[in-house]
Amino acid sequence: MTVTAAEMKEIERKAAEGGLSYEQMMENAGRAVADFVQEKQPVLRTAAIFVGKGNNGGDGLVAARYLRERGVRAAVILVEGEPKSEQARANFAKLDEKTPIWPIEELQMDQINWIFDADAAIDAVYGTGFHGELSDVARAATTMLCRSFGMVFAIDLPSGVNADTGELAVGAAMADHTIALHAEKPAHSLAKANCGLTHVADIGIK
Ligand SMILES: NC(=O)C1=CN([C@@H]2O[C@H](COP(=O)(O)OP(=O)(O)OC[C@H]3O[C@@H](n4cnc5c(N)ncnc54)[C@H](O)[C@@H]3O)[C@@H](O)[C@H]2O)[C@@H](O)CC1
Ligand SMILES: [K+]
Repeated sequence: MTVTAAEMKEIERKAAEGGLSYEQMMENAGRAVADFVQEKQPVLRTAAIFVGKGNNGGDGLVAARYLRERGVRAAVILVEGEPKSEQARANFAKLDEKTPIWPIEELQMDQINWIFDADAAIDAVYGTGFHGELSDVARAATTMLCRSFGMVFAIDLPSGVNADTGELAVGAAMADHTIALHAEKPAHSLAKANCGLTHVADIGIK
């Protein structure tokens, strides 16, 4: 089954009506990402998570929390400042106080090297909400993801890929693995080179 971004929104709305809260969907999504990253990268000591302002970023923050609870040294790189969506903000507040939180514009050389060397780099900048072109800071994030020595995972979609058309913004992220939430979107087959291997994760929607 392939669903467009609008269809996915409708599926989530119906699931919420049926009693599965948006909060729970994000929790399930982030946990599924943490599970998947640990499965694919068994030597997972460090993880760099690039987080945008919306719900895709929220999924990344949940994944960061799970990974840290499991002993992985996960750092959050804020690409567009602090999260703006309600669910993402709630999950930002749930990070343990020792989580490194690094605004991308303020990264120091030692932090940049730490990010490049991380066992996994996770793209949680944009998902189905993305359209158009990447800003300079977002491109800084996708460039770092592309240059990472570790395995690169994209949550739902690589940032800079249009979910419905597969159209690529200049500098769109390239992932080794993309974790499609609930169902594949058209871009998973239209932009295969950027998505790498796509895996569909269950986020609790029946
Ligand atoms: N509650 C929900 O709706 C759920 C959403 N989920 C996640 O949420 C994602 C969708 O979240 P959002 O709709 O918040 O959107 P995204 O998190 O994909 O993007 C964030 C925001 O960026 C803005 N944007 C779009 N193009 C841009 C550009 N070129 N430059 C700068 N900003 C741009 C949009 O206004 C968008 O709202 C999914 O891909 C999935 O990862 C999952 O957590 C499951 C539950
Ligand atoms: K993403």
